[in-house]
Amino acid sequence: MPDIAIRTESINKRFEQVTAVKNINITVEKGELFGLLGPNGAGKSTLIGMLSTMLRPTSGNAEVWGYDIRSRSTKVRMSIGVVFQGTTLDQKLTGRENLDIHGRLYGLGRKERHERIREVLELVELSDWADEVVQKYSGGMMRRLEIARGLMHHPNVLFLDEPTLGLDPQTRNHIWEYIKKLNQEKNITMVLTTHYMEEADMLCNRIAIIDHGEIIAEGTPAELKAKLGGDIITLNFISEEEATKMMEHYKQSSSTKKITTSGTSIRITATDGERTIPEIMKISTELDLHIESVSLRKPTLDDVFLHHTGKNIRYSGPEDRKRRRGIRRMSRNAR
Ligand SMILES: Nc1ncnc2c1ncn2[C@@H]1O[C@H](COP(=O)(O)OP(=O)(O)OP(=O)(O)O)[C@@H](O)[C@H]1O
Repeated sequence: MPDIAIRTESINKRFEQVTAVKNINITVEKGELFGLLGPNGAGKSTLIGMLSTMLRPTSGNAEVWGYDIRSRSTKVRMSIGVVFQGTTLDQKLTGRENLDIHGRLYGLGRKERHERIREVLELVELSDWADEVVQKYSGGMMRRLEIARGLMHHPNVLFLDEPTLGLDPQTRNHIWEYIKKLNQEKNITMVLTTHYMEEADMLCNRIAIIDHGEIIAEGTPAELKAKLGGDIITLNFISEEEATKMMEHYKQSSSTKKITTSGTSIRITATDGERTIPEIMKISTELDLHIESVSLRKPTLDDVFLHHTGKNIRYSGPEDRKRRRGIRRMSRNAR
């Protein structure tokens, strides 16, 4: 058994005009729940496509479960499970039949398939729905069935591409529970892509933030947030003039240099937010400035993204468009 689940070496993917993945080096330890967090079009699916051997790298290479993705692709495929962004279930078949086909494709014998279908359905709590056609399932149930299918052949590594895309918050929480359970209780190494920062924060032991095909930060969510240097205070003034005045004054009087303005608001990063607010109030009274509102919060991964890129993680278009693009694009470009 390898010590490392995944190791990439300057892996690169170019599509005609676009370099989707630029010389990425990442290492995923065995048993980790590793997240690739980034906005739409950042290169997450392309990276997963290469690691799951559906796309050939333009340059560079990677090993998955100790196997070279270029020369040992069959071994890689036997070691991994993939849950794609868009659904690839056969809607007209039952849950059990969908799982059975997958088991056959992976060469599982009849008895083994039967046993494994029972196990994976139990794991995602769909045993009672096994013999219903998939078109009767809710979105969350389909996702759970897809996760079960990805696990049919006992993979060591499971790739989940945007596992909760388009699901409502309650269903999303449910899926998070299954993902955590599989990682912790079954010790399956997982790599998930997401553009939901709460998802990366809640689930992942470690994350790599990706933008324009490059890793811009990597670490545990706590480490990444701690690097920002403290709490985030946002002040709103009645005018831009007052906000600028406060910023200039505060910069001179305080050792905190992490202060930015945007229109009538100011953002201050301070190691001890609770103590900084009275300090700010005192300055505003002395300068006769009018603060409309103050908020204090702990940094989020969005702040980390903002810090490194100067922009927020946002959707580039309707989520439905992403879903439709899903697997079709992957298979079109395979090899
Ligand atoms: N088959 C393709 N042909 C041309 N360009 C592509 C192709 N696949 C992806 N791209 C481009 O590569 C870049 C990375 O896309 P990718 O799908 O990997 O990003 P992503 O982070 O997974 O975002 P999303 O979740 O929206 O798919 C984008 O600019 C995208 O338009």
